[in-house]
Amino acid sequence: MAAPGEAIIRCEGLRKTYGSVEALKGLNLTVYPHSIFGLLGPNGAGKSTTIKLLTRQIRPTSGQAWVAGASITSAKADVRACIGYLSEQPALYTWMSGQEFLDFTGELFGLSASDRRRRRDELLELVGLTAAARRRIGSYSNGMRQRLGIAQALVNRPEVLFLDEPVSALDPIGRKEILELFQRLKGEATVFFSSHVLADVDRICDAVAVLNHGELLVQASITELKERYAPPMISVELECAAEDLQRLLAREPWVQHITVSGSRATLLVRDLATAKRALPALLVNAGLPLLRYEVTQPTLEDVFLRLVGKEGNLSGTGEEA
Ligand SMILES: Nc1ncnc2c1ncn2[C@@H]1O[C@H](COP(=O)(O)OP(=O)(O)OP(=O)(O)O)[C@@H](O)[C@H]1O
Repeated sequence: MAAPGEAIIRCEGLRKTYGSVEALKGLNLTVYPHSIFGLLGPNGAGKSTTIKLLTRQIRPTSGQAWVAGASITSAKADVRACIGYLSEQPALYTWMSGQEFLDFTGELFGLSASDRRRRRDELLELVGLTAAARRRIGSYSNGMRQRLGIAQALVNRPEVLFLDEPVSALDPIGRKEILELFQRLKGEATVFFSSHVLADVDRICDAVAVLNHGELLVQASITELKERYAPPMISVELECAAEDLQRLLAREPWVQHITVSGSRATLLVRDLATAKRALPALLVNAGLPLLRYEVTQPTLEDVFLRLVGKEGNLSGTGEEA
């Protein structure tokens, strides 16, 4: 159990090679208790490898990590007793009912019959499956299966819940349900999940790490990430060509970059407050007629495109996932 203020997950130089493939190249990571942590990166970045290492399914080639105070390579303290895990493609016994499946999982964790019943009913309620508890899993929708998968990962009251791509295969309603569930879990457990769906991560994560080609590009809170990598932009549309505006703004210290296309200009600004005051005055003084003015806040997708470049196949909305 992590002491207050201490990391619940810490990785130091964690490395994994599969033959000649270096899947993880010395990862350093810190996750604090009761946070929702998103592990992001394009295909092949090393996300599943990280989760498999932290859940002791595979062993590191070198380096070390601790989860809830236990080393992932320790022979004495097995971290699996205090974590929950849901794989990318969870294998559920489709002939069982949801209730039977949770009962079975409880038995694997050594719970007594009465504890199993209590925990099973609590979890069915938590994930919104009470009404479908006696139905065969084979008749569940993808969203229901995913919620049952999360319930089975919570049977042992884990301190950390690891989920590999838990929302990627779901439609917007299914994703919303799962994300709301993560928020409800925050009081009980740390949620560590990997995802390609940037809009979802943006909405619920406290902090994120971005991997690319097995390397950590950045670890930060969502706010820090946006401030650091995606400064706000101002888009303007004039009644005339925007080239004059480009010339006028070239000397302004609050302008970081300006792109012009016909009558439109997009400004990347260093200081939004100054820009908001100075730009309208500058347009008026120069007699440039304004049609449209908009301040755009960066999305997590903007940050990604900047960090991993266009070769990464991360998505902004997840609608296409
Ligand atoms: N068992 C394995 N044997 C050989 N190479 C592997 C194995 N597992 C993963 N890799 C390779 O390690 C790298 C990282 O894979 P990993 O599955 O961790 O990435 P990922 O970020 O989870 O990708 P995805 O989003 O596609 O699931 C990839 O190049 C992958 O091909």
